[in-house]
Amino acid sequence: MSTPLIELRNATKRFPKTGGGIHTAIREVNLRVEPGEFVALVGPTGCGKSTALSLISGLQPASEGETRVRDQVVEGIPEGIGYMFQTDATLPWLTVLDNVASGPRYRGIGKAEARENARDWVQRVGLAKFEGYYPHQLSGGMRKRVALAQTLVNNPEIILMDEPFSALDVQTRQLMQAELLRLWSEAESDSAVIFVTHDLEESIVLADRVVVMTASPASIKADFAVDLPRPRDVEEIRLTPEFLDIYRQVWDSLREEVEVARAAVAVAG
Ligand SMILES: Nc1ncnc2c1ncn2[C@@H]1O[C@H](COP(=O)(O)OP(=O)(O)OP(=O)(O)O)[C@@H](O)[C@H]1O
Repeated sequence: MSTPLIELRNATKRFPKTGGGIHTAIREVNLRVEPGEFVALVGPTGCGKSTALSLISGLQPASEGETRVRDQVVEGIPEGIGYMFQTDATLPWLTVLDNVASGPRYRGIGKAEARENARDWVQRVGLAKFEGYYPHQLSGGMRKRVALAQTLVNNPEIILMDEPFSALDVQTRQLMQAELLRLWSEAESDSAVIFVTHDLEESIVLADRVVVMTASPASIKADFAVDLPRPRDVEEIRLTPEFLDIYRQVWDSLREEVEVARAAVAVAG
C-alpha cells in the first residue's frame, strides 16, 4: 500500500469541559488521503469535523493515536499547509494585492517577488481590476476570491477548507465551487484538499470521496467514492441521475447520524 499524504491513525481528541469533565470530540478516527485527492468531510453539526482538521493542520495534538503528514508524525504545523475558514482572514488595512502578498512576505519572500506572485493570483481569481481595493469595498464573493488567492499563493500541497463558502448566497456559492475546482485542477502541485461542509450537494459536486462522520464523538462511519467525471459543471452535475444516486446513498448514511445528534441535543436541552 502506498504512503498517504495525510493519515489519521486511531486519532482521539479530548477537551476539558468548561464546567469540569472531559469532552471527547473525535474518537479513533482513521483516515488516509492520497496526493491529489479531494476529500469532503460531512457529519452532523458539532460532531468534530473541525477538530479533525485542526489535528491535520498541527494546530492541536491528538490525545491518543497520531496524525501523520508525508509519513512523519505531526508536531507543530507541517510545511505546505493552506487553511481556509468560514470567516475571512483578510487584514482590513491592506489592499487586495497586499493581503495576498502578506503570506509569501511572512515566509520571507522579498517584497517585489511576493507582490508579483500575488498579482498573478489576484488575476487568476478574477480580481485584477480590484487589486487596489480594501476588503470592506468588496462583496462577500469577492472576499472569498481573495481568501482563495491567499491560500493558493503559497502553493500548498495540503489544502484544508472548513466550510469556506457557507456564508455565501446559493449562486455565489456555486460560482466559488466552480472557481475552486478550476484553480485546484490548474495547480502546479498534486495538492490534496480536505473540505468540511454541511452541504451534501457541495460535498458531492466537489469531491472524489465523501467521508461521513458519526454523531459526537465523531468517528468515520462511511467513505463514498464519487465517480463523477471531471471537469465538472457544478450546476449541471446536480441534475444527473448519477449524482442523485450518490446523494441518496450518502444521505441514507448521514441521516441516521443527524437523528442521533438531534436526539442528543433534545436530551441535553
Ligand atoms: N478548543 C476546544 N476546547 C473545548 N471544546 C472544544 C474545542 N474545540 C472543539 N470543542 C468541542 O468539540 C466538539 C466538536 O467541535 P467541532 O468544531 O470539531 O465540530 P464540527 O463538526 O466542526 O462543528 P460544526 O458542524 O458546528 O462546524 C464541540 O462540542 C466543541 O464544542
